[in-house]
Order: sequence, then C-alpha cells, then structure tokens
Amino acid sequence: MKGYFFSFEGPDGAGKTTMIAKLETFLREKGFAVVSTREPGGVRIAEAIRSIILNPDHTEMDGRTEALLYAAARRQHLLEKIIPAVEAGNIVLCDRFVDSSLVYQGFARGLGVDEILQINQFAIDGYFPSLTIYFDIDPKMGLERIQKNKQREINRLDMESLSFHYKVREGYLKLAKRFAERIVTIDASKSPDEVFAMTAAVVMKRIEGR
Ligand SMILES: Nc1ncnc2c1ncn2[C@@H]1O[C@H](COP(=O)(O)OP(=O)(O)OP(=O)(O)O)[C@@H](O)[C@H]1O
Ligand SMILES: Cc1cn([C@H]2C[C@H](O)[C@@H](COP(=O)(O)O)O2)c(=O)[nH]c1=O
Repeated sequence: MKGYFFSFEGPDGAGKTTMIAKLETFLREKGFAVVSTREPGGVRIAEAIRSIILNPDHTEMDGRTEALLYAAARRQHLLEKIIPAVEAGNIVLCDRFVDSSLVYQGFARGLGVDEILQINQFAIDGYFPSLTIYFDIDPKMGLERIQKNKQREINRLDMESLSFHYKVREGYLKLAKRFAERIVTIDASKSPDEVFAMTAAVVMKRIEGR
C-alpha cells in the first residue's frame, strides 16, 4: 500500500523541526514506517545546493538564481528520496517543500507566486503533498526562539530584515486560504505540548480518514 507525503511549513523558528521529530516518534510507536526529511536538502546533491543557497557570505545571490536553486534541489530530493519512500509505503514528513518557495521567493521577495509556481511545476510535475501543516507564528517570536537556540547556525535567510519575515507570514496566510483543501493552519505560539497535540490530531485524522 502506498504511503503518505506530508509537508510542514512556517516562518523561521515556528517549530517545524521540533514537531516533526515528535511526530516521527509518535507515528513509529503506532507501528507506521516513517521517513523524515528536509528542504533545501534531504539528499547529497540537494544538500550541496543548500550549502550554496544558505551560505551567509553569498550576499550577491540574485533572487531568481535563489529560486532556481531551490527548485533544482527540490527536483533531486523528490525523485531520489520522497517518491520512492511514499511508493514503499512510508509516511514522509518533509520540513518545508514547494510552499516555502512560493512564500519566500514568490511573495516576500516579490518574484510572483504564480511565476515561482510555474518554475516549481517544472521541478515537481504536480507532485504536491496530500497534507501541509502551516505553523503560524509572529515572526518576531520565531526569530527570538532561534536566537535562544545557540546550536542553530544562522543562515543567509535569517539575516533578512524583520519586515521580510513579516511578509513571509503574510504570504503563508494567503497561501493557506488559496490552498485550503491541502493546508491546515496551527497556532505555533502555544506550548510545545499544545502544538504537538494539535499536529498529531490533524495527521491522524488524515491517515484514518484515507
Ligand atoms: N511551541 C514552542 N514553544 C517554545 N519554543 C519552541 C516551540 N517549538 C519549538 N521551540 C523552540 O524554538 C526553536 C526553533 O524550533 P525549530 O528549530 O523546531 O523551528 P523551525 O520552524 O524548524 O525553524 P527554522 O525554520 O528556522 O529551521 C528551538 O529552540 C525549539 O526548541
Ligand atoms: C525550502 C525553502 C526554504 N527557504 C528558506 C527558509 C529558511 O529561511 C531557509 C531554510 O532554513 P531552515 O532553517 O532549514 O528552515 O531557506 C526558501 O526561501 N525557499 C525554499 O524553497
């Protein structure tokens, strides 16, 4: 039986990585086969592209170059890891996917959501997640969480202005309305336990409701 492809989105510091780790343990304890992955990255070539995109020294990077690099990394990640894992019956939990490009490059950078969607259609051939959970948070709170987390590297996107990160949130809220059949919004400002309880409920409803 085929598996599932679920993606997790949100502004920087919303709690995506934390919730995916909790969800992976929760689903495995229920007997499900789970593969967690992330973007940009997930496979060797995409991780190499990640290091180019996120390098804080690469300040000269053009917006369209950035968008094309994210899409290229996505193509390799999708074909080499995501699709085979879903076909093998796994639940794939992906930390960011195409919606991040639509929001960060399309909306916040002003390249155009539909223009970025077109580039990504070339990359993903319409292979969208069946469920996307959007962790909504005030960007200031998310960035403050990151600053408290000393182990986390600061990447080139983190260094954008606060107004850019507010545009990111605005872009996600618009996307959640546009793709309401796929995207479920969760209030990520609550405690980790509260956010996880809501996340697990949404995921189990989707799995049981297949
Ligand atoms: N609900 C929460 N309440 C308080 N702190 C949280 C919550 N969720 C996660 N955190 C903490 O916030 C920090 C960022 O969490 P996490 O790395 O999961 O966010 P993220 O959305 O993956 O961020 P990024 O997109 O920047 O990688 C971590 O230190 C994490 O422990
Ligand atoms: C997939 C994707 C990501 N981004 C941005 C969003 C974040 O600022 C970084 C990734 O860092 P994280 O800590 O691993 O979440 O890259 C983007 O702008 N466009 C994308 O498609």
